[in-house]
Amino acid sequence: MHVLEVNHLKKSFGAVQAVKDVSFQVEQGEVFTIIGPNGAGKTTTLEMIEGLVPPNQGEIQFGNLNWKKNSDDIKKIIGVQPQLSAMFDLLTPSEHLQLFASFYDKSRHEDEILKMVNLTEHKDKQVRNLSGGQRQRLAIGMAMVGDAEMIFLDEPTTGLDPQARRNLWDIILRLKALDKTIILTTHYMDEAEQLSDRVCIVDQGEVITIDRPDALIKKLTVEREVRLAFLEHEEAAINSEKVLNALSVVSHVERDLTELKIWTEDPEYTLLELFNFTNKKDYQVDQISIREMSLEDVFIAFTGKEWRD
Ligand SMILES: Nc1ncnc2c1ncn2[C@@H]1O[C@H](COP(=O)(O)OP(=O)(O)OP(=O)(O)O)[C@@H](O)[C@H]1O
Repeated sequence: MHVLEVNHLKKSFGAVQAVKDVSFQVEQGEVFTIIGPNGAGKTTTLEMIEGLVPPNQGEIQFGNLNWKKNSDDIKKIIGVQPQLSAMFDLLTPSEHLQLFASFYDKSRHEDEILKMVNLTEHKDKQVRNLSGGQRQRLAIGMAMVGDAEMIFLDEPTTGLDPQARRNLWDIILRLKALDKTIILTTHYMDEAEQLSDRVCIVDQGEVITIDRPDALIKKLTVEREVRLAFLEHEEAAINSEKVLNALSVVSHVERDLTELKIWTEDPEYTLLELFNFTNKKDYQVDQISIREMSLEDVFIAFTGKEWRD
């Protein structure tokens, strides 16, 4: 069932067309990630859906509810991670959660949220004394106070160190385990790949493609690049190249002295055949790697542009 459907959203700020045409549907319980480079229109899209910025055109439906007729009902089912600037430096995480809880008829218990976002031991520190990662965790906690079914997180890990990012990923996965629907924006490809059920790649205000990360990568190519190097001098590589070229699954092979790059539809079969041969000949393979395709490759394939964070 679609819990959110947006159709042909458009938004301009003066001459800047921040969002030109964005449509997608989100299913109950999924992590749906909007990913794109800086200025792609992610935040503007999210803010239109959250009811903070009015679209110039397009429709936003939360099931049967829409902002024009049902704004009070929508506010009860969505949780929005506040901007860090909306926090009070002199208040503690506990006080922030209590303040936010007072806005709702029904709220989750403060202790439960603190535990979920790993802030129990910091609950009485003033926000100005928290690290960047701890503040982001508090922001996610604040989005959870009303026990919303759908949680919006706008670039929750931007600017955090790798460990703090991973902590946030764990929290997002815990929310998913509670069957919450999570709509996330990021410009980190690895994050989108790790967390998302589906990703929506946007660039210059338009949707480029939407699918599961693995499906997008698979669509890109059926071939994988395998690299290996031999310990011996060139003979091992030259003879192996001949064997590899005779395999139907191998489309081509490049050799640079003792190193081979192999493009194959079936890396496992290719390596089995190769190792049969190298064993017989007693050639020593030194290094081997199979290059993983990533969402970054998907972005480059769809836009023809390099990905930059
Ligand atoms: N209030 C505003 N007034 C004028 N221009 C704006 C406003 N908000 C956004 N823009 C412009 O709209 C475009 C899209 O911005 P948006 O913040 O939605 O992108 P984004 O994908 O979230 O980028 P980032 O990853 O840098 O946050 C940008 O060119 C931005 O400068």
